Amino acid sequence: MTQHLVDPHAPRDLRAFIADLPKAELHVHHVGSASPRIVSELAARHPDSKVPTDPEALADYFTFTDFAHFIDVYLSVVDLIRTPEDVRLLTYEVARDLARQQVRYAELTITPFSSTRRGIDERAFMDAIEDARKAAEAEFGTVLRWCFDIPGEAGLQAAEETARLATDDRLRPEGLVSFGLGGPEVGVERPQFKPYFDRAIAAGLHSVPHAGETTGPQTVWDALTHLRAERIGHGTSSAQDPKLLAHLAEHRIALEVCPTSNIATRAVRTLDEHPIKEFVRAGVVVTINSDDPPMFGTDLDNEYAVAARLLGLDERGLAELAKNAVEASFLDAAGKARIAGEIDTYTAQWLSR
Ligand SMILES: Nc1ncnc2c1ncn2[C@@H]1O[C@H](CCC(=O)c2cccc(C(=O)O)c2)[C@@H](O)[C@H]1O
Ligand SMILES: [Zn+2]
Repeated sequence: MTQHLVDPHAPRDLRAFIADLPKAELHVHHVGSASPRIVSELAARHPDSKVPTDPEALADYFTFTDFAHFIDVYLSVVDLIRTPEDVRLLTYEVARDLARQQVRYAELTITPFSSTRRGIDERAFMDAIEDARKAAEAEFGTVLRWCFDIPGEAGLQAAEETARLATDDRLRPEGLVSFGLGGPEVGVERPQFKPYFDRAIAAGLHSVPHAGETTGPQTVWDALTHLRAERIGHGTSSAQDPKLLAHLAEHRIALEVCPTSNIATRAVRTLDEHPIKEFVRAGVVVTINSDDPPMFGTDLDNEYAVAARLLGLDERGLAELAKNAVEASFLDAAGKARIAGEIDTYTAQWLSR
């Protein structure tokens, strides 16, 4: 594997601070969060799969030559999820991993189209994620919310199906807060998805498409103009357009930055070339996220350690980053105040040791 789970450059003390810092995770994919243990368990349930079960072989399997290769591998893991019980297990175990990292609140991106087109009953799918969400909140104290995303490359039929599942009152799960768009961006123009985002927004959902991960700043403008994005998944190429940076800063449209992901999918060449510093310098609200952590050999704690190094942050700076995510989340005001308060209390206690 090309990545280190713990940023070797982060001072030990800072890593200890991060480990217990209460956090919010805003950009993490459901299937992309399957740990090697969950993948092994699912692969053992479905032995015809090409996904290796041995952790060493899995690390190799999760080394990507480019973004298209990443999506191929991602879809082979999607193929492991075949029954409502697989969906429930995955969701519950992902919540356990988040809770272990002191994640108090997470918006998990789920692609229901990928499951329903593979034959999982839509009602059973919704029941499985909701059942896991409630169990996780009761047992781990981590609050989960859903973002249903369109896999853009699968076309407008996928968009239609995703919009239907997200807006039909008989199906729409209680935990759903937002509507997204993922997958490759090249040749998948954002404006064609406007009618589906319009329907989702009219049904009370927030708009959080991926944009500017593997294409230029025009994709981010398109996401803002046509899809009425309230946050942007990645937005990496925004750094190439000073007017766009100024717009994001002025309107407090947060970027969901996932540094290690961008290296693993080869969207950015090296961490030192990552534009996160330019975002902060331009006054853009930056949140730190993990995207598909086991596939990228990372976790949210490690992403905070990477951000601390790239931005030169101490504990106070890290606490501010964590609070950015709380503020940019779709939690209600009381929920935001509770987690922000926890972050402040924890940081003050840490600094007065
Ligand atoms: N870094 C990422 N950047 C972007 N997206 C990411 C990232 N990580 C994970 N995803 C996920 O990958 C899915 C892609 C799925 C997809 O393209 C596809 C195409 C054709 C058919 C099918 C199918 O299921 O039959 C699926 C997205 O919906 C998104 O949730
Ligand atoms: Zn993503």
